[in-house]
Amino acid sequence: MSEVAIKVAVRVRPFNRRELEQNQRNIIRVLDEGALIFDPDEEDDEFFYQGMKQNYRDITKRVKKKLTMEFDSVFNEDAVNADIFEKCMKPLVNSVMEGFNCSVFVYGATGAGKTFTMLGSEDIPGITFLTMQELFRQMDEYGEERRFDIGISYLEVYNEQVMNLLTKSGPLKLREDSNGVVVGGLALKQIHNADELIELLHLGNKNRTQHPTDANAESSRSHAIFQVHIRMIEKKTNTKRTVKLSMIDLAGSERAQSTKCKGLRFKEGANINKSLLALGNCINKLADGSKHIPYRDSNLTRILKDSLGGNCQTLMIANISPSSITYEDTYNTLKYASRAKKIRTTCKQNVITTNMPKEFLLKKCNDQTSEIERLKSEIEKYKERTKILESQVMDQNVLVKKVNEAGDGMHIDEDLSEWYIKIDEVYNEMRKIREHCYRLQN
Ligand SMILES: Nc1ncnc2c1ncn2[C@@H]1O[C@H](COP(=O)(O)OP(=O)(O)OP(=O)(O)O)[C@@H](O)[C@H]1O
Repeated sequence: MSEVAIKVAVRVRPFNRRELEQNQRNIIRVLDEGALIFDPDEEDDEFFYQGMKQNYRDITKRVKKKLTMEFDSVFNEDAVNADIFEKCMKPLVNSVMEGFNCSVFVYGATGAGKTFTMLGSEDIPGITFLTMQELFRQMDEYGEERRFDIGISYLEVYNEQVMNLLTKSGPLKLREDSNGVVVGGLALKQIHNADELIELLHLGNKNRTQHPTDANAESSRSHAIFQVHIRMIEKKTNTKRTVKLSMIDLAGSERAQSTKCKGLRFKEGANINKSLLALGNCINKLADGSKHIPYRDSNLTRILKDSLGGNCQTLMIANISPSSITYEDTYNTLKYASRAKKIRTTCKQNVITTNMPKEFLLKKCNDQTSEIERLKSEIEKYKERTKILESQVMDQNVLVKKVNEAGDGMHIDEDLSEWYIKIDEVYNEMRKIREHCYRLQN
C-alpha cells in the first residue's frame, strides 16, 4: 500500500466569441507545463479582433493579484484533448492495468470546457473515448496472458437524485457495504470495444439534464459519473482482480449571478452548489488531514468517497476560461485545485489470490484425501491394539482376584507387586493410545 497525492491539471480554454467581442482581458498567463500566473500584469502585446486593433477591457479594475501557481500539468489554449489524454490519462490507464482503481474528475465553472474535455465534440473525441480506446488496445496486448470482462455504468446526480443515464429508471438508492458505496439496482452494461462505448455515451448524454444558461447554451446541470468496471483474470494462475476507472464530469461551479438564473434554474444552481460545497468541504478536510470527512453531506460526495479518500489514484482536471469576465469563478477554481493538490490517497493493487490453478487444487485435494485415508487406518490399528490390551488387563484382574481368594498365606504382596507394576504399565499405554486416537480424530 502506498500514499499518493491527487494529481491536479489545469486546462485553459481559448477565448470564446462572446469574450472576444467584449475585448476582455486575459487573466491567465501560462508560464510552462506546470505553472501559470493568475491575474498577471497587463501584456503590451497588441490585440486584434476581426482585423482591428482592440483595447483590452478590464472589468475588474483592481490591483493585479499576480499569483503564480504550480500544478502537475498546465495546458494552455492551444492544447487539444489528445494532449490531455497523452499526458494525464495514459499513465492512469497503465495503473488500471496494474490493478489500481483510478478516478478523474473535471471541475470548473459553467462554460469552462469540462464537457468538451471529457466528451469532446462531434469530430474531436474527448478523453473518455481516447481513454477507452487505449484501454481496449492494452487489453488486446495482454490478450495471451489475461481474460477481461468489462461492464460500464453512466450515472447522473441531479438535484441530489442519482439516475441511470443508460436506462430510464427512477432514482437509485445509495448504500454502503464492505466495498464502499454501492448504487442499489444498478446493472452494468457489457461492452466489447470502444465504438460500443461511443453509442452508450451518446445515449447517456441524450438523457443527461442540460439547460441553457447565460454562460453556456448547452450547460450540463448535473454531475455525470461514467464508470468502467474491469475484471482481469490471469490465464496461468486464474488470479482475479477487479478494478474501477471512474470519469466524472461535474456540473458548473459558478456563482448564481454569473448565470443570471432564476426560478427552477436557480434551484438547480443551489443544488449543484450544495453538492459542490460538500465536495469543497471534503477537499478542505482531506487537505488538512482531518479524521472526519463529511462525505455523507451529499450524494455526490458519497459517490466520490472512493475517488477522494479511498483506494484510488485520482486526477482532477480544473477547467478555466482566460477571460476577465469569469475572474471570480476562475480564481475560485484555481483555489479549489490548489487545495486538492494536498490530498493524498492510499493505493493498493486489487488482487484476489484465492483462485489457484485448477491442477494445483486437484493435486492438493488428492494429497489430502490420501492423508485422511492413512490417518483412518492408523486409528483402526490403535483401536485393535487397545482391544488386545483391554483383554490382557481383564485376564490379569481375574488372576489377581483368584490369588486374593486363595489367601493361602503365600507372600502375596511380593508376588503381586510385579503384576501391579505390569497392570500400571498397560493402563499407561492404553491411556496414551486413547489420547493419540482422540488427537487423530479431532
Ligand atoms: N478547449 C476548447 N477548445 C475549443 N472549444 C472549447 C474548449 N473548451 C470548451 N469549448 C467550447 O466552449 C463551450 C462550453 O464548453 P463546455 O460545454 O465543455 O463547458 P462546461 O464546462 O461543460 O459547461 P457546463 O458546466 O455549463 O456544462 C462549448 O461550446 C465547447 O465546445
